This record gives sequence, C-alpha cells and structure tokens, in this order.
Amino acid sequence: MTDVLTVRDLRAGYAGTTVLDGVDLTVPAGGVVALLGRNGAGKTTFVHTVMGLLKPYSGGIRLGGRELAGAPAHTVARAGIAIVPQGRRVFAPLTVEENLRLAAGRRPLDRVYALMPRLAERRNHRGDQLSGGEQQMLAIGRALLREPRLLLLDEPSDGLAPTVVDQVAGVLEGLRAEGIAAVLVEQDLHLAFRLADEVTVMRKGRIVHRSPTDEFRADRARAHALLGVG
Ligand SMILES: Nc1ncnc2c1ncn2[C@@H]1O[C@H](COP(=O)(O)OP(=O)(O)OP(=O)(O)O)[C@@H](O)[C@H]1O
Repeated sequence: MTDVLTVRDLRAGYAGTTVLDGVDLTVPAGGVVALLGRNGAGKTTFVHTVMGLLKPYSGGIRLGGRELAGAPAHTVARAGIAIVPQGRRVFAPLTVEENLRLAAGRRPLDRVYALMPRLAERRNHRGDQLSGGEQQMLAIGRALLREPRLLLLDEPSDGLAPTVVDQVAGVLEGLRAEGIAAVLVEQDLHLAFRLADEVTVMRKGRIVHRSPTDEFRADRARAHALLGVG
C-alpha cells in the first residue's frame, strides 16, 4: 500500500531546543496510526510541525508525492492535511454554524451535519454553550470541511466522559470507513486500540516502537514498559 504521509528524520523544537530528535513515521493511505507516549514526549510538537505551525530544523514531511517540510500551515492545509487540535479551540462567542462557516468557505455544511446530527440540532448555539463532546465534534467538523486526505487528531478524548468518548469514536470510525487517513495522538488506550491499525510510541522525541494494534494490545508487559501503564 502506498503511504499518504512520510516523515523522515524530523527535527524540531522551540528557540533552539530540540524536542523532535529525528522522527520517522509513515501513515498508509486510509490508515490510522496511533501516536502514544508519556506527557512531554513530543506528540503535540510533532503534530504542530507536520501541520506547518512550527517550522522544523530539518527533515522531510511528504504528503503523497509533495514535500511540505517548512511550508506554512495554510499551504499544508491546502495540500490536504487538517488538524483537530488539543483543547478543541472552538470560537466561544460564535455559533456552531458560524464556526463551521469560517472553515467551509463556500462548501456546504450538509455532510458535517449528516455525520454529526447533534451539531445540526445545536447549530444556533454558541461555542461556549456546548458540552465538551459537542465542542469536540465541532472541531472535527471544522477539520473535515477542508476535505483532508490526512487528519491530525490531538487527544480527541481529552476531558470527555467515557460515554461521550464513545460517541466521538463512532464519528471517527465513520471517517476511517470513508478512507480518511489519520495520526491519532491519544492517552486513552481503548480509543487508540479501537481506531488505529498501527501503534507507534514516542519517547524523548523519537519513535521507539511500532507494531500492528492487535500485536501491541496482546503484549501487556511490553505496553506497560513502553507507556508505564497496564
Ligand atoms: N510552545 C512551547 N515552547 C517551549 N517549549 C514547549 C512548547 N510546547 C511544548 N514545549 C516543550 O516541548 C516538550 C514536548 O511537549 P509536547 O507538548 O510536544 O509533548 P506531548 O507528548 O504532546 O505531551 P502532552 O501529552 O503533555 O501534550 C516538553 O518539554 C514541553 O515543555
């Protein structure tokens, strides 16, 4: 299978410090790759660097055949990558519909409303009147309106109750079925295992493990050693 994303020896950080210390990671077309790792491992920095929000020191970021390393975020977005950021970042004073319109340009909102009927019901509610799960769905909807080939999901379960995580997971499964590839940064292993085909683990800015999800979840001792959880 061809890879939609190919990251090679990526180095990046803040003000001269090194956070990403030579990351190699590929995402197959239509595949979902979970990116796990302890707090501070560099997962968010990785996602921001791929999105063009942080300029890498060196290394390659290819989407399909196109080199994007160093390109600004709007170029990366146009090339087909969309981010669902940690903390969701919905515009609090704007309604659901206004939040979506900002991302949509002239594109219709029907597909997003069909995928997430709850957003259609809440279309006239302001961002700050939404529950955490609704805000997460709005963040996902906003990313989808860019019609991405690759989604970067930064901890979509963060701060959500288990039943709400389940609803968000259902939405993400629908996207996977449509063939949208994703990098899924997650602390919630159940969600990562449910959605991902492959698991990668980052430690100190490097990928230290990669395996098919089934293999990873079957070996609890290794998962424990890699993540410090059971
Ligand atoms: N804007 C920033 N300026 C300076 N240093 C930063 C900045 N953002 C993150 N860092 C540092 O980079 C390192 C990696 O952080 P990052 O947020 O990428 O890790 P993470 O794996 O996503 O962790 P978490 O699960 O806590 O979000 C940490 O040492 C952090 O303090």
